[in-house]
Amino acid sequence: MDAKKHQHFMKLALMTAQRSKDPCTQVGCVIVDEEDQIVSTGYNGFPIGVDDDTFRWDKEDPDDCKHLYVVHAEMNAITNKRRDTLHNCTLYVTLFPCNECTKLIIQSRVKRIFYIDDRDSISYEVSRKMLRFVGIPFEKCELPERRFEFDV
Ligand SMILES: O=c1ccn([C@H]2C[C@H](O)[C@@H](COP(=O)(O)O)O2)c(=O)[nH]1
Ligand SMILES: [Zn+2]
Repeated sequence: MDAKKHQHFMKLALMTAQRSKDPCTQVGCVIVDEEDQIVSTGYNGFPIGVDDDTFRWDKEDPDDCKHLYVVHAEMNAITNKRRDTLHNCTLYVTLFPCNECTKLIIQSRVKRIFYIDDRDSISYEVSRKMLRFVGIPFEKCELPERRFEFDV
């Protein structure tokens, strides 16, 4: 029963990811409270007013690439939250949180994390290390069907 619920919120995270303009990796995040109410959503995008014509999504030039400008999906979801605290909330994200997002997630008092994709770099290793240390469980969400098509 719970597996179905987690899949439902993860599908919403996948749908949210489709709003991202990142040509390489679209990430979506949905945060849900103890009563299964959605309290926030977010996707990776440039900050408000930082337009895509001036700031580019490519990553060829390390001194002027998207990574310097983009707000991560989790950061947007945490910033956009519709209540004072995320204490005891569950965070669904399509890509495992990087170390910067993980620090923010821990500070927000999120209770647990579900994700789909993962990466091997040091940033993600550090995330896992911090989450294990503070006791925030994280679990891969298995989706029986990864192909979803929505008009967003
Ligand atoms: O925790 C995370 C980590 C990454 N993202 C976003 C940031 C970027 O827009 C992409 C990653 O781009 P790559 O070209 O695949 O490195 O994912 C995020 O939202 N949350
Ligand atoms: Zn991040």
